[in-house]
Amino acid sequence: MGDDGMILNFDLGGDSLAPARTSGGFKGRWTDRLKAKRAQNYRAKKSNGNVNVAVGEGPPVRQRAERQERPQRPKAQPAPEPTEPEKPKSRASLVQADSVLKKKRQELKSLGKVPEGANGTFMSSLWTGNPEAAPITADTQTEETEEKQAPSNAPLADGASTFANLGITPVLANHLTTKLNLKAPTAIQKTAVPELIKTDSDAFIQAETGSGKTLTYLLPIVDRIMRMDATSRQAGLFAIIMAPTRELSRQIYNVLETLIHCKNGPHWIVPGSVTGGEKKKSEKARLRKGMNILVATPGRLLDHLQNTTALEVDKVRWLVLDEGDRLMELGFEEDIGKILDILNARSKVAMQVESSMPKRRVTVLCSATMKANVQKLGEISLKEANYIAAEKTNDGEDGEDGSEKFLAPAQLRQSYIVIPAKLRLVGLNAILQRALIRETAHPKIIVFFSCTDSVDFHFSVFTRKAQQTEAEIKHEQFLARQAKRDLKAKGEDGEKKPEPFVNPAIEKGHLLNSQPLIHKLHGSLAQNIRTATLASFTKSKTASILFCTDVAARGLDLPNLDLVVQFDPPFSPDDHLHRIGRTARAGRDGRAVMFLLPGPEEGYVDAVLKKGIREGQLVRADVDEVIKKGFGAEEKSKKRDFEDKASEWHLDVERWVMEQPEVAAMAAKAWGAHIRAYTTHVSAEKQFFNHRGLHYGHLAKSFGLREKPTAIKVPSNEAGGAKGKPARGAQIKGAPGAGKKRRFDMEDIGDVAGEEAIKKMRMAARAMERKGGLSSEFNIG
Ligand SMILES: Nc1ncnc2c1ncn2[C@@H]1O[C@H](COP(=O)(O)OP(=O)(O)OP(=O)(O)O)[C@@H](O)[C@H]1O
Repeated sequence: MGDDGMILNFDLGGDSLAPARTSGGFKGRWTDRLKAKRAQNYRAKKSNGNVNVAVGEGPPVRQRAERQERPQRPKAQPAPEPTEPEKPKSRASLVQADSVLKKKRQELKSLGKVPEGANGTFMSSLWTGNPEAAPITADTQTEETEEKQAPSNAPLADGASTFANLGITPVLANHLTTKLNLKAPTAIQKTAVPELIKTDSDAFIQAETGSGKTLTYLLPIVDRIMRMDATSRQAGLFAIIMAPTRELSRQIYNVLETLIHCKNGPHWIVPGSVTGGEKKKSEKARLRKGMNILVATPGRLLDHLQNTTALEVDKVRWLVLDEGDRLMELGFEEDIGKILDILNARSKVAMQVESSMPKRRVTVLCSATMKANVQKLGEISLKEANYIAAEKTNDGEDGEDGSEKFLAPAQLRQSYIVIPAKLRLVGLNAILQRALIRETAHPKIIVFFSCTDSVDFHFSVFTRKAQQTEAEIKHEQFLARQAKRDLKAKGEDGEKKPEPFVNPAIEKGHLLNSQPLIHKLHGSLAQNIRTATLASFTKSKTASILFCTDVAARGLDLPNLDLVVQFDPPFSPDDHLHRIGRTARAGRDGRAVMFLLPGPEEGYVDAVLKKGIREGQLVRADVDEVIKKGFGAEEKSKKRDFEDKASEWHLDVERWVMEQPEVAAMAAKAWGAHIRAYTTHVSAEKQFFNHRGLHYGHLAKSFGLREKPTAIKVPSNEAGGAKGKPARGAQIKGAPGAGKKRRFDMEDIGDVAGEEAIKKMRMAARAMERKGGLSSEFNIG
């Protein structure tokens, strides 16, 4: 990401993007395959006594033989290109296969009107040379069960659980039911709120996504402050709430505002926030005026604690650490340690005891997951804390370690699709298309990608005007220029009046039969755009899709989200839970689908997806069925006419990529970034997500690229880098931007959650921050 100029060096090991070999077929770079083929020919000729070898077909020298002894790839790997010598085939069968492929290409050519092989490109069919996925067997669940699971994070419907029974003041309880329309507390609220009102103990609150943790810690704080004799904003700062991102901080601030603005309520309670993304001067002015509850990001809070004398913390009675695991993942441990030291040093709480207020500073740590890093944060921040988890509402069983076994909301219906790389784009189109028809009248869908470039590319794919030729585009541009000239001639050009704000991250989508509003969100976008985009998606009353990176995976409450699509698999099991947790919140229904490649990625199903969910809750979607339904082919039709429909759509994307150099550069950049992001899966999951198993050529196809991987020029991310120039460090042919020491920037790593990458990013981010200002993926405040 060039805009913050942040660049990191990573040593991914010498073999990071190097080709791999198998015992049988040879996979990897085509040059190496060619060499292996020549060596094979040479050996064959030698054994026949015919060693009259031509130049370039020389004997396999020692190095070559050594290279072949590299570790073998796992067995189930993507199938090779049709030309690969997987196993010796008879000439007759090769000729037959070739003629089938040729026939197919002819058909596609007539559909797409694209000259085959133009500019040295290679046009392969979507439907040939794809690796086989493990077959669907009788044991594979392919249909959703009729039986619906009772929601596990819904407000309690037992009649006895009311807000008034939680022990909060009647004014507040009344406000929740009448103004905020909340009928009853959720399970975690029922358990934790009375505890936090009655005791002054630290607490670790763990509850699944969408279970209302925000109100769980806000209610006791607001309630106990409300019980004080009415004072004012100058009475002091009583609570600090820390959250890892600006978006989350703002969301918490908004909930807080709605809570304190209750009729007959304590109008004097003043909330505030300091999260960065605005001038420090404005934040200082707010702090100077005084506030009673402060929501902040850790970096910005520490900055003010160290440099803003107006921020007095001697009366702080609560410190809340929300999204504990994310705070740790983003490397805030050190900042939090310093914040705690400052709070301890300046605290005078013990001297000023108010009857309703805690007699000591209470720290509350919240998390949906219980990872080692959360426990570490607990060790740093909590003293003799109570562990508070929700009372089990339905069939809640405990896992082997005694913790809650089911982590995803019970009512969330999950599925996965094992789809070859070449078909990924048509697969995404089909899933979206289908969801737009199948879900509610105005569905909301979120699609997770591994990196910002991929978000940008796919946003452009689905918002492009299909079938628009270059001539049409030029004509449109001409008309726009002319309109501007006319305005100028009339003296009404935009110079005098400020141009209205047009959010570049929101556009009308162009899917086959629908035009949803498509949004994109990632860390390379300016803060005002991100805020406006989230607000638009949240409030949208029409069908809407959000393409995003993991910046939207944690804590964000996006109301009425129907479907979560993990187009790129998450980088850790926790990321998975948080991503899918954006739907099925507070008892609502929700669906989630994950894309997996045939081969090692399929192992992820048993290892991760099936864990933490109820029996029979995970369904495997059939690729053909999904594409058939998504592309509107007749359901009962036995003919594979959906292939033609999908090919036609894909050809249009390819043509759009090919015809415009800037689109081709965007596609190449996205393809390169996608592969680099793939290398950052956590080590425990490398067995499923190993970049050596990726078929770069097939992946390129799904980015609308026709070039062979070695011919794809990944534009440099470096400032001033020439367009179309391969990225620095791209010395290993066939590997986008690959090299031993590689340059990553924020868009590479800011959006991926590889633990090492995050750690390194964080260190560099701190350095950048010290140098003065950083607009980062993670909104370091
Ligand atoms: N008692 C309740 N009744 C109905 N809805 C509720 C209740 N409490 C909270 N909610 C709603 O549930 C949604 C999720 O709440 P919240 O964002 O606090 O969840 P969370 O547990 O923090 O989730 P995550 O772990 O994903 O951050 C919000 O829209 C909130 O308004």
